Parts: sequence; C-alpha cells; structure tokens
Amino acid sequence: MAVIAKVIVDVPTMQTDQPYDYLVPEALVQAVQPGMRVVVNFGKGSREVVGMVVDLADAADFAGELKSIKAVIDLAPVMNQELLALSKWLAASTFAFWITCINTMLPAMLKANMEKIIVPIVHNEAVDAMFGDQSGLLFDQITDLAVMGQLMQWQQAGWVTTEYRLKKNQKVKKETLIKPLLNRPAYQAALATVKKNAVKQRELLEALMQWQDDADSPKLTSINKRFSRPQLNAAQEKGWLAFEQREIYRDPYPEMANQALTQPLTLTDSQAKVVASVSAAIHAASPTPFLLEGVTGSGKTEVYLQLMAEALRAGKTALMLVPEIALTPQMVNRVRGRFGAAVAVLHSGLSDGEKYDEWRRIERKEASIVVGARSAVFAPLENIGLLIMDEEHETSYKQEDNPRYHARDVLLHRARTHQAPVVLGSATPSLESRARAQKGVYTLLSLPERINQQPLPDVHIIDMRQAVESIQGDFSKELLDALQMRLERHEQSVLLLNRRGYSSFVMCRECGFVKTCPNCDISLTLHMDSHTLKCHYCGHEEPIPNVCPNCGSKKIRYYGTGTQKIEEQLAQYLPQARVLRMDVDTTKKKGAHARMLKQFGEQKADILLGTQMIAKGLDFPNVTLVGVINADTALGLPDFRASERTFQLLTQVSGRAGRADKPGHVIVQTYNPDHYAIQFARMHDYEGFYRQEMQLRHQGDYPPYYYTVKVTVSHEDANQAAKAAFSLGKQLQGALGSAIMLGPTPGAIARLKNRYYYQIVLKYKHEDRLLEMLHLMRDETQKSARQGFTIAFDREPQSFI
Ligand SMILES: Nc1ncnc2c1ncn2[C@@H]1O[C@H](COP(=O)(O)OP(=O)(O)OP(=O)(O)O)[C@@H](O)[C@H]1O
Ligand SMILES: [Zn+2]
Ligand SMILES: [Zn+2]
Repeated sequence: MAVIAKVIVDVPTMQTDQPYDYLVPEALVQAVQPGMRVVVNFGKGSREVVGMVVDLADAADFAGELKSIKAVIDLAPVMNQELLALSKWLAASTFAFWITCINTMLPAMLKANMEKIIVPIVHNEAVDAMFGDQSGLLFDQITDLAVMGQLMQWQQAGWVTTEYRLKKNQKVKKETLIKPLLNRPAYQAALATVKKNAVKQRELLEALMQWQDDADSPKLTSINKRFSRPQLNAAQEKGWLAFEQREIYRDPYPEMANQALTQPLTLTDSQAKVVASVSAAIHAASPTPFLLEGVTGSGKTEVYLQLMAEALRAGKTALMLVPEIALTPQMVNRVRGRFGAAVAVLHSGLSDGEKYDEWRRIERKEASIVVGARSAVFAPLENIGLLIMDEEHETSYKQEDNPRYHARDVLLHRARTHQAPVVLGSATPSLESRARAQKGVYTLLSLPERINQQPLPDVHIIDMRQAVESIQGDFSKELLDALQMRLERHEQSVLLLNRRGYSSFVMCRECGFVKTCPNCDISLTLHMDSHTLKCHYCGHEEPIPNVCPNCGSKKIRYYGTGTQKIEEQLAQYLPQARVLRMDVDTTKKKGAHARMLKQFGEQKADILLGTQMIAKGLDFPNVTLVGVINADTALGLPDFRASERTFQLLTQVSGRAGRADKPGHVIVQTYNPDHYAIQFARMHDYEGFYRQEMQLRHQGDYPPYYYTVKVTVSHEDANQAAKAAFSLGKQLQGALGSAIMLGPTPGAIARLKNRYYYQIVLKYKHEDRLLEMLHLMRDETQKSARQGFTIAFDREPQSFI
C-alpha cells in the first residue's frame, strides 16, 4: 500500500498552510516520519524545495498523479509531535504561515549553510561495508534512495548518527581519548618484551594497565605532557591503544563548570506558602496558571529554584523563561549554580554552535531544566512538569517579526499540553495578567514583603521645574549630594537614564532645523563615540554638521541626554567616583555585560550608570542609592501603555536599592511629579496603580478590556500604500460586528527605509468573523507582495507607533 506524506513546503512566495501530498518512495517507507524535513519538486518547472513532513496517510487527497519525495534532509525527526502541533497552533493564533512558525522553532544551525555528515557509532559488518575506511558520509553525496533508507533505519537503531558542520568549518566539537585495547595480562606480557632502559615505554604500559581499570579513558590533552605524540603513535601501531574521538559540547559558561552547587535556603512563611500551592499543582499534573505578585527583593528566584527542584523530584522537566538573557546573567548563574549541568541555557547571546549544542542536550534528555529568553519557549523538552516566566510584564517576550507571538501565550499553551502548572512572576505584573487573576483565570499568589522584613526603599521625588537654580547639568543638588554621601560611606549607587521615547539629536538654535534620516522620517541620533549621526531604523550614518545645513548658522547644538554625556558630567562633579557605563554601546561585545556586572559586584566601581538594561533583576547588597535622572520621557509617547511602562520601570529600578541589611534610598527626577504613575511608584503601591489604570483603560476601551490587532500596510509609493490600506479597511468594515476599527492612519513614523506605512487598529471582544477575515487577508498577502506591498498582522501589539 502506498504511503503518502503531507508536506508543508518552504516557498516564500507561494505559502499556504495546506500540506501537499507526496508519495513516499519504497526505500524510505520504513523511515519517513512526521517532523522530518524532505526535498520535493514543487510547482511549475518542478524546482526542488525543502518541506516539512507534518503527517503520513494511506491515501492522497490530491486526485492527480503524485510526485515522490526526492530525498530526506533529516534521518530522525527534528520536531516531535508536540512541537509540530504547537507550530500549527502558533500559525493560527498569530496570522503567520505554518512554515514560518516551523522555521522559527528550529535552531538556526539546522537551517544555516551546513553540510550534514552521517557518522557510524557502531561497527559491524554491514556498517563497515557501507563506510569502508571513511569516518563519515557526506549527506549531499548520497543519491541512492535505497542507501538513504538503509541509513535512516540504522539511525533509528542507533548505529549511525547525523552531524551538522557549518560549511565554514564550524563542526561538532571533538576531543580525543586514549583507549586501552588490551587487558592486564596482555599488558604484563608486553611489558616483559620491553627493554629495561625503555623507561617511557614501560611507564606508558603501566599507565595503560591503570586506565583499562578506570571507567573513563583519559583525554589526550590531559596526558600529552607525560607522553609525546610519537610515543603514543608507536603504541597505537603496536596495538596497545587506540585514539578515540568523542563529541563534546561547547560550554557557554565554562567558568561555572566545577563550582559546588548551592543549597536550597530555608523558606520564609510566605515563600513556603507559594511553594506549597504550586508544588501541589505539579504533583497533581494540573495546568493551573499562577500569577506570582512579589515585591522586589521578596525572594521570587528562590521560589522558582525550589519549584524546579520539585518538578525534577516528580520525575519531570522544567522550563523557565527570563527576559533577554544578556540582561540577566545573574539569573542564569543562580539556576546553574543550583542545578549545574542539568541546566541548558538558550539565548541570543550564544553562537549558533553553542545554541545547537544546548538544543541537542535537551533533545537527548541530558538537560532537564531549560532557562532561556523568548525563543526558548520552543525548547524540545519532553514531560514538562513546570513552566515559569520571570518578569512576565517584560515587552521583550513579544516577538516583533513574523510570527508575532507572545511567549506567555505559547507557555500557557504548552502547559495545557503537558498538564503542568505555570508561574508568571513579577513585582509589577502586566495589566492583562493582573486582570486575569482578578477574574480567576489565573490563581493569584503573593509575596508582599522583602526577605528579612527589610523595608522597601524610601523614594524621594525631585520636581525639576522647581529645582532650576540648583541644577547642575542633568543633576539636582539632592541627587549629587546623595551620590557624594555614598562615596564617603563606600556604598554603591545605580543611576538610570530612561531612554524610552528619548533620543539625542542635533538642532539648530536659529531656525529649529533638526537633521533627519534621508530614508526614514525620524531624527538622527547623536553618537559621540564615533562622532556621527545615526538612524536607528535603517543604519544610515553621517558626520555631525558644524554649521546648520538649512540656514548656515553655527549655533547648531546637541540636544538630549545620552549616557556618555551623563558620564562626562559625573567626571566633572564627582571626579573621585569610579563609574561603569552600561548601554548598547558598551555591551556590544560578547560577555561584556556579564563582565561589567561582575566588576560592579566586586565593588570595583561606585556608580553603575545605564539605560533600561540595569533596571531589573540585579541583586547587589551594597547598593543603597538608586537615582533616576529622567523619570518621565516615556510619558509623552502616544501609547496607552506609557503610564504602565513608567510605573514598572520606576518600581523595578527602585527595587535595586537596599536589598540586604543597609536601607535603600531612591531619588527620582521628574517634570511631572504629580503624575499618578510616579506617585504610585513612590508609594510602592502596585495594587493602587492597577486600580486607577484599569479605570482609565475602561474609559478608553483599551486592553485588557479589549483585545487588539494592528494591521500595517506599506509600499514604496505613498499613494499605493494609502489606497491599499483603505481597501483593507473597507473589507474589514464588513466583518466588524461589535468591534471597533481605528484608521487607516499613516504610521507614527510614516516613512521608514523608504517605505510608506499605514495602519489599522482593531479592538474587539469576541469576533470570530473578524478573525476569519484576517486569516483570509493573510492568505492574500503573497499576491500583494508581488506588487510590492507588505502587510503585517500583529495581535496584541506592544507598540502602536
Ligand atoms: N528564604 C530566604 N532566606 C534568606 N535569603 C533569601 C531567601 N529567599 C531569598 N533570599 C535572598 O534575598 C535576596 C532577594 O531575593 P530575589 O533576588 O530572589 O528577589 P526577587 O523577588 O527575585 O527580586 P526582584 O524582583 O527584585 O528581582 C537574594 O539575595 C536572595 O538570595
Ligand atoms: Zn539653522
Ligand atoms: Zn533611516
């Protein structure tokens, strides 16, 4: 009977979620499984394309003559059944194509420019006949399907394995082991034949006798000081030993390899309560979502660690998401510190090779805990017993490109599949999550106090409008005095420069001219280190002008406040202070971020000056002062979440102060001292902020009272973009029901990279017809792409500009 494979093809301009039918050739029938990638002929001209087998069937849906699968790319599935089903769900819930989701979920290494090699692991007659004296077979050179089918069966039997090697030689890493080939009597016999004065040879034979008793063969690198390579080669020729290659993983955290593991702390009463509730759900395999609302420094991390230990005790695995990990090396250290090699870490700071190795450790069940940033939510963990999202309010959990998913939704979905509880943790939960807890969709847990009854730091608001006379540069007198006092007491300070909605730009004082990007309608940002103006959207770069390009005046000045400028001011006002500046420029190099935090932790600096990236997660006991230079730059943004973001940022950064035995103090400089976001942050009153903000959201018909979708259309020609947007608007109008449509309006940045943008925002409660319409529109996008349009759908967009 024929076997039919349902294949989703990877053709950018011809996408559809409908799988195509292909015949599985006789030779591959035993081997092909869902989750394997294959090569098939597709469309007119029958060009070869890659596809993913999503299902197998006895009969075809397609009536015509079927083409056959040309070749397989994977000997074993690269996606298991759960992840395959997840990819399908993801496509439906994000308006992205299925294949886009599949590609997002696979590690880059599997897709990069690689060659695949089939390598024998077992030696027997059949295997040796196939491989001869070659160490492996280059996958692309296997053209015979029968051979391919054979190899796939061997892979399933554990006789061969597949290795990927980047074409530029970044292969699976190997080390060489010395394997003793004889037993003790045989070595004794050999020893008898060796001359008395051949000291080294005798020593080697003695050593080999030892090693053949040991469980592990020694590494070549560990003995190459004792025995030279020629000696070892000679011994190999005599048949005394063999060199054995073993695959090793790249370890992204080599410095942690031999550390002793940390022990669980004795929990406080409130921590113990939280752990008990979630543990019960772990053991009951109940997919309950918990919202853990715990003030800064309340010991959420210890709770996560003990819960993960509980999941392991239940014989299960655990998945923990953290905001972009480059930002929280401390968190990774704490998890690795507790669980050691059982932890796999996945984040964008790793090389493709490191990521791939971590991915394989998960897949081979060598790692039972995964910690990672957004995309780690797709880690191939099986038998998950607990899912955690730390700092659940963080916007970096939402992906800005296709598929535009929110990791929280994916996490909740996987929790249902695995029947496992979810813990969403934050000191400042997103309004969406807090509202769900209100409705009982999530179970609310709380840690209302800091560890050891430490008080939350007291927060002092400085009205910058009143302080004009005493202001030096960007500093109020209070802030400078407070910094000075910390220097005298040998305590540390954290200084936050709020960059959201803010940029340093160049403006002419005569005519008001602002230099903008020639490709995008936004002002260029000043970079003092390279002495250039840069566009943050398209990368355009040009020298800083000396005279105004518009009126010729020399009064062209730098406006705005960058971290570099603050650093210069500190050097001027507090010359004795040791300042560490942490921003996108100083943390570009791999590991720079972790290195700077380590330096700060070792008290090698007095002030940690930085942007948003220093606001959360840091736990340094000697920090007693937090200064916020500009609290309110984000409040002016045309975004209904502006207050929420400001409240979160102030609360998080305040939380860095006074975490150990010394009390903390926070100074916030602002031009809007009475704004409720700033006032509630001053009082550490999340619940108060939540209630007021919910009222405003209700009045404005905003989330969480409404769901939102943003549809964006762009084209190189402004008229075309507008026309398309209005025609989409008309189509949507018909399906609106009780939903609200805003727009079409030109995007807040109307032109970007020489394309013109229009957007439509839809607000709805339950609109099946509307969602159906959006799916239909998505299917049309490829036709429009051929006419130069891009159309993007963004569910629950994090930004409306
Ligand atoms: N039960 C405990 N006993 C003693 N110390 C504890 C306990 N639990 C946590 N701690 C310590 O308290 C400090 C704060 O805890 P942690 O960093 O986990 O707080 P957090 O709630 O994650 O804070 P944030 O939200 O500000 O990141 C840490 O130094 C931690 O080691
Ligand atoms: Zn001018
Ligand atoms: Zn630009």
